[in-house]
Amino acid sequence: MFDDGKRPDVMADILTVTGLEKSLGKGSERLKILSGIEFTAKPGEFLTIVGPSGCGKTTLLMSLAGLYEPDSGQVLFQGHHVSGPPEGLSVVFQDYSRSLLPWKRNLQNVLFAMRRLDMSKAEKEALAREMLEAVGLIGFEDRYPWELSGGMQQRVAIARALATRSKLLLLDEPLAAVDAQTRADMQDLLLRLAKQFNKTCMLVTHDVEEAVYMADRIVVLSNRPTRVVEEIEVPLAKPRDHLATREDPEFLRIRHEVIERIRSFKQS
Ligand SMILES: Nc1ncnc2c1ncn2[C@@H]1O[C@H](COP(=O)(O)OP(=O)(O)OP(=O)(O)O)[C@@H](O)[C@H]1O
Repeated sequence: MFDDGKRPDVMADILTVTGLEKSLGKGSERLKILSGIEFTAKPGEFLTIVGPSGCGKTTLLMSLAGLYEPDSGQVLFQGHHVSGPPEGLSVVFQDYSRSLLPWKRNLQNVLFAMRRLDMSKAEKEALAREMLEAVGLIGFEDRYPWELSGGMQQRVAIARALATRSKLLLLDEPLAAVDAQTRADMQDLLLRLAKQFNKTCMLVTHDVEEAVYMADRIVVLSNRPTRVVEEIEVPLAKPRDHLATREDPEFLRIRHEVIERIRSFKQS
């Protein structure tokens, strides 16, 4: 029993989205993008978001991050109404070359994102180095982002998101611009880091295989104006493995189901 007689809310949702509507553009160009989006995320869950091209995946992520104000509906993050970028939530974008500050060395890029944390300078630096180590970039702290490969730059961006101690990471196609082998390695890195640091993640991707490989649950969106049409649990064992997982009949079944669902929208 607890003092207030309530059960501990250990599995309370970290994110609750209800009736989210958003239009973009002006006058006759105005388009309805989000149409009554509803879903939740539990702490530590890895969600992937898929849908037809241009359906509104980025618009959804921007709305969750408090970068777009919804026309109606609401986003609750850790029980609080989101009305601007909340603390405890980080976004990793596809375009790492624009998200890192080119005039700052990698360590300084991470520290810059941590500037509002209530920690001493020495503590911040220790945490920044720990996160660069977690993404395999120890030895590159004093290099500039442009001295690194694309995959390495994206790892700096991930280290930065981790170092802010955010509970929720919104990942907007973060691996779309890296080569196939790097992409597979980074998928495993992201899964490992999410578990190690107990992060809740929402990853937008165009790649259905990636969506299945990474997810605990896949959120499938419809054509624009988009809504959630299906949520598919992915009960595949973790840690996942690029050979074994992708050959698992359950993986193939889910992949098939997602592709069919998205294809049905292209034809409608
Ligand atoms: N600022 C804006 N003003 C007007 N329309 C916009 C704006 N931003 C996006 N759109 C339109 O909204 C729709 C959804 O865009 P969004 O980028 O959210 O989709 P997406 O699913 O992420 O796209 P993609 O599959 O290409 O990554 C698109 O038709 C896009 O042209």
